[in-house]
Amino acid sequence: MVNMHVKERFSDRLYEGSKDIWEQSHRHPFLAELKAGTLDPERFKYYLMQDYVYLIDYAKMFAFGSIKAGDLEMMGKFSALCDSTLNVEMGLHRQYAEKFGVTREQLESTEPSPTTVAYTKYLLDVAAQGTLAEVTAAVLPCMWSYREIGVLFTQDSAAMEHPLYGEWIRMYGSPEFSELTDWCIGVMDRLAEGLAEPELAKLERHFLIASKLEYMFWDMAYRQEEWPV
Ligand SMILES: Cc1ncc(CO)c(N)n1
Repeated sequence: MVNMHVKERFSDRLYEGSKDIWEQSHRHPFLAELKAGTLDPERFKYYLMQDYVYLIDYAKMFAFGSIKAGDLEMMGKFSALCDSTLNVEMGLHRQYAEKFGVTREQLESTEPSPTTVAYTKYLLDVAAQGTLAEVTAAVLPCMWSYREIGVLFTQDSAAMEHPLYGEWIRMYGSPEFSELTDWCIGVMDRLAEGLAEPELAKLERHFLIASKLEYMFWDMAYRQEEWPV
């Protein structure tokens, strides 16, 4: 009986624990309409601008990963993730912004919404106080859930070829993005090896909270959330 659990990867446990939340994200009107190509571009523009400032802090999470890495290989990988966030992922946001007539200055000075603040400051708090395993657990839902969305949506050729949203879908559905995600999942499994249950439960909590914040981020964008006062 005891051995039954030995083979289970920690990442499987994380996935199982957050699957329902991820599925609710997939069904959320923001993503359902994005996939169908019917999403109001104004909602997407709002999302892009919030996501841009989100990604600045998200890139810092990888920089923290680099600082906390135990060896040079891991340090290099985290710094590559930081670089690809700043220069590949945010590069696409800059391209989209141009299409919407939003300048780089406007993009960078986007005022973070309440949900964006909650999400990014949660992440940075984990980075400031937590271990490398905690940093990895907190950023993993971001990459992994986007990979899942990207792969799912690229199976729909109309979605993938959509004039406005196709490029976004193709980036998150790309083999390059998938490879980075798999690397992160592998790191999570390695870092979780040998940890005691309370420590694993803490990692699972970060993963779950980040998954909920991912859902909230889609919802925030759909509502084009503003500060109430
Ligand atoms: C909110 C959010 N989570 C994850 C990703 C994927 O990197 C992103 N661009 N934005």
